[in-house]
Amino acid sequence: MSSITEKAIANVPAISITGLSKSFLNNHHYVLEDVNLSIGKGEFFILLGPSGCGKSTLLSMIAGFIQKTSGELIVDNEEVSKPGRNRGVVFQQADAALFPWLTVRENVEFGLKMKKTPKSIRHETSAYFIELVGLKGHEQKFPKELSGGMKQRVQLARVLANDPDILLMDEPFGALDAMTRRTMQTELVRIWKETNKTIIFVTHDIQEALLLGERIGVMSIGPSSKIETIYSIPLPYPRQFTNKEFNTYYQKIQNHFD
Ligand SMILES: Nc1ncnc2c1ncn2[C@@H]1O[C@H](COP(=O)(O)OP(=O)(O)OP(=O)(O)O)[C@@H](O)[C@H]1O
Repeated sequence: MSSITEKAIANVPAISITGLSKSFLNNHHYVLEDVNLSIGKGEFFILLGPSGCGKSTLLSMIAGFIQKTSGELIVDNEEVSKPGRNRGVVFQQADAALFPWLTVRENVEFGLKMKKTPKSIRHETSAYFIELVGLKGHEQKFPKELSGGMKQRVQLARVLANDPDILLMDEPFGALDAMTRRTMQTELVRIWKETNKTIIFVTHDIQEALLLGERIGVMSIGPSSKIETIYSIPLPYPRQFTNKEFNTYYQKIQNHFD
């Protein structure tokens, strides 16, 4: 077991979900029914499942964007009822998340400015996170001057600058080309190790799940989806998809969807 997993298990859970269900208004069926999950502080957890099974719905409930129908959803010992500073969300479409009229630095500093953080601290913080995500030298550029991968880095730096304990990532690399996606996956593992954040990462890509996650929660096909099986992945980072054990896990997880 990796030291990171040991740390996650030893600690109080960052997120505790018990018997959580969701049905949307005017809908007769449940999208999610009886979801149970506990995520440790500092853990990298993957929510994996086919399109439409309710991954984004579950992530949005943890973010506090949408309300549960029943059950318990606790983050940092408090029932979630609205968004909070302890949770930062990274969306799939960076274009929709970034402000096109602000530079990279201004985008990264946006949350700090809203909190009325003094200018010198804002600059220091944005410089740190811009460097962490590998965008040093691009501070004065506008989103339209950046590639898709660079925009996702800005989005990540902006969320990290607000210093949430938990990063909620909804298929953040889904719109990127294969090579950029691979680079971003490697970078995310590095950033996670440097920042010790708790990460919940949504994907429908088994390979991506295995490259990133300490644990992978496989969701059943909806409606009434739940977390069917949780796999602990004790493989060291950086992970190689040519590795034999990696492929054994791949097959096991693939069997859920055959
Ligand atoms: N606001 C809403 N009102 C009604 N139904 C909704 C709403 N949001 C989501 N749903 C339904 O909930 C189900 C789960 O959707 P969700 O987006 O959570 O799935 P997903 O697993 O994230 O899918 P994908 O991988 O395609 O993004 C779908 O059947 C969807 O139509």
